[in-house]
Amino acid sequence: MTAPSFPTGSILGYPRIGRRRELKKAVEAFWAGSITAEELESRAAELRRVTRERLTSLGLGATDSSIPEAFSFYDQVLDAAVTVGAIPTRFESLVAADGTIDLAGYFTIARGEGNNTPAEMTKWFDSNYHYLVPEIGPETRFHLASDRLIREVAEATTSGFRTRPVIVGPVTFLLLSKASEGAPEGYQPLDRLDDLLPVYAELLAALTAVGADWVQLDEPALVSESIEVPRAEVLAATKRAYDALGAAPVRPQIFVAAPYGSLDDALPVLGETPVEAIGLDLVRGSLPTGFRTEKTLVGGVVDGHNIWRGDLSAAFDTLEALRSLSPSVAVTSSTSLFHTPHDVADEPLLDERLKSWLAFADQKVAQIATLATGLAEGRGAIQGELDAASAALADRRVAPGVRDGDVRARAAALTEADFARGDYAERLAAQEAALHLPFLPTTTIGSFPQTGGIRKARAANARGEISENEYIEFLKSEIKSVVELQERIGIDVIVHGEPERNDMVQYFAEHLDGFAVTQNGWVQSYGSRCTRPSILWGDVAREAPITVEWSAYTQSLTDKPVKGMLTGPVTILAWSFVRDDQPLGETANQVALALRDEIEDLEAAGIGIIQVDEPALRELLPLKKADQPAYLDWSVRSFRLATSGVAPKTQIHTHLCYSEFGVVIDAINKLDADVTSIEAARSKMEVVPDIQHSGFARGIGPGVYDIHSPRVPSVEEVTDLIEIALGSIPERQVWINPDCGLKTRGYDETVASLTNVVAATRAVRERVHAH
Ligand SMILES: Nc1nc2c(c(=O)[nH]1)N[C@@H](CNc1ccc(C(=O)N[C@@H](CCC(=O)N[C@@H](CCC(=O)N[C@@H](CCC(=O)O)C(=O)O)C(=O)O)C(=O)O)cc1)CN2
Ligand code: MET
Ligand SMILES: [Zn+2]
Repeated sequence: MTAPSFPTGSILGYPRIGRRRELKKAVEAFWAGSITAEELESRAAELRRVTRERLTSLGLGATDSSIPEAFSFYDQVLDAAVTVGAIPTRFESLVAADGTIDLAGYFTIARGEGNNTPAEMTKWFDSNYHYLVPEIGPETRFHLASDRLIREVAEATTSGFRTRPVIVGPVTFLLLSKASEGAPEGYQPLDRLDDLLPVYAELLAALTAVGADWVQLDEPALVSESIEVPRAEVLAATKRAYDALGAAPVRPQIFVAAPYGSLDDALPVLGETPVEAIGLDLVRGSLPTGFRTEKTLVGGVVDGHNIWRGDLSAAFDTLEALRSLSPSVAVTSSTSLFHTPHDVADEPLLDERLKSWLAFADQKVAQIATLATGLAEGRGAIQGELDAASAALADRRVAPGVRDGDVRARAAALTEADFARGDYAERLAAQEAALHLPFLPTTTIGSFPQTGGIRKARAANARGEISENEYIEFLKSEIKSVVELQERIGIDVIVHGEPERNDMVQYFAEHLDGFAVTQNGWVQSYGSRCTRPSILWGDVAREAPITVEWSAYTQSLTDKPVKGMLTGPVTILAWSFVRDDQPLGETANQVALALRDEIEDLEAAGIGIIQVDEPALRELLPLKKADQPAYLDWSVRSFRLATSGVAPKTQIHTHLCYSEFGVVIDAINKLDADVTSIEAARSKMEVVPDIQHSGFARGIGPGVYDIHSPRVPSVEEVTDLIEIALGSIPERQVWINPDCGLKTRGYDETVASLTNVVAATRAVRERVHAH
């Protein structure tokens, strides 16, 4: 019997959250104790059933392994960790006698419990998705500890499907892991590869037993040059891993997928292992040269990370060119489709013309089905679809708003002077004279808790149940109470709390030309948290001030300085779906000019401190080293363009979080902000030496407590972190703030935490002044 061939058309993965965020709602209901684990399981099973049926109706085969079995309750990396038994020792009590962990325990690793901190969360390659970092040490005892994936494949088989199980591959799994606490110096998780592989082999055998013909092992770490392990070791591990899995006695055929970029020198290495199919990201990467194989090459020509309908004809050309590398070619998405929303058809309010240019996950599946037909039957069989996509693309090029003469003229007239503020010493003196801040000024990052009440009011306003005026009055009362709270606690620089914002990017997109926003375009960001990335489709311009009235109102309530709050150009791009018809740097400058006008208006309205958040600066850093300098150049320039229009006495802040910043610290310095707040508490101030070594001469606020969990930091803890910062950074530069905004927190823990932060700050002030 010959082995079943790889499906001609397939996808690497599909949104897991559900088209109406069913999974989010079920998971949060389980956390709240309002549904049982059984109920959560049955809702998840229903979601998987609906997904399989949907994918079949969109043109994927029900029984040819083209449908990925890629569900997750929280995160695919956590799933892999739990599958191989890699539970951090501090969670050992959650593990049952038979080595398994139940759903509640699984969520506890993700979210923490009491003094047990959750697994660290970090960005998944260059996306806005966050995974949980596994902790692997010499003590980790790998064993097949979860049969969840096996049961999901069996569930599919039972209902008449033959799906393709997906799991993070062993090399990527270990490369994304960190050494567990107490691991010896020089130890790295990849050292444990040989102990891990038998567990993967056992899993492959079990998947075969429940009917899997193919398994997909995701190895995106192979495309990244931001991995600390030397490349030669990564390649050697790849060879060893896939030689070993290839030799497993009972296994499905192996498909290694490498999304987010080109495999480069890892491709010939995989080519020499026994795996049967290799997936190439041909959206980010280009066609490999000088490589030929008998294995199936699966061309990822449909962009899984963006929402454009794109050039289908060019995608088909690429697939045909791929045929010169292998006699067996198939088509897939460049990445899992979980970065895109479900369905354009769920957006009745979007402009019809714009919609004709878009493809969300379901439209992309249909495109892949089309391309698969083309591969099987020739271009002629799909010429109609190719022509329709080309016509939509041509229409997009000439549509009004895509190119705006005024916006382009303004960008063309920029000179170097528009990208630079004056001398820092002069700025500092002017700011000290204007602001009268105490030593170790305290502030927060901007948002205060987004309560159910705020969300309800916004939803009611959107449905027309409360008037615009009522909504504004409600928001003002929110702001008033947030200001009073900060004054009561004793915070020095006041924020308004951002109650008017559904999201720090979407809010600005709703107020700028060139953007569209969706109603149901939810994409998972981490766990149950989702965002609706905006669609940046045209030239960007600001019609009217956006935040000025809110900030001016806030300033009218207090004698303390109020900090205006904006989102920076890089972050607005990173968390939107951005036009792909011009360089990102050009688009960033358009956003920067709109923000520059907003900043000047804030200044004119008497706002003396303005924060421009750039939490995504590190996220967009290209995975390939050769692409990084150009990125760092345009990203820094766009921030400077936005912020260089103000007088020396106006203090510009920026804020960064959600990443390790060591590699971009020089770029952060070049932003030339007067004050930079940066996430630091979660890593116990690891970033502080980097800041010191980069010669940061301006204000710096390393976060003094982690806002990702409801845990209230003690005064002592915060005091210790402040002292660590003071040990490396000149004391006049130090600011005191949390790691990030408070929008996901509740009020009880927020008040308690900020009170302790102020108490710790006062204690340190006294200690320093006593000297
Ligand atoms: N875009 C973006 N990316 C980011 C971040 C960020 O803040 N924004 N932060 C970092 C971490 N990522 C995060 C991503 C999402 C959330 C988050 O809190 N998301 C919320 C949704 C936020 C939102 O859009 N809220 C809307 C819509 C809320 C909603 O669900 N409304 C209900 C109705 C309201 C009700 O009756 O309760 C509905 O539509 O059904 C609003 O407030 O208006 C969630 O998943 O719950 C937090 C952090 C990195 N990436
Ligand atoms: C993810 S960075 C968040 C910054 C924003 N100003 C806030 O406080 O929520
Ligand atoms: Zn932040």
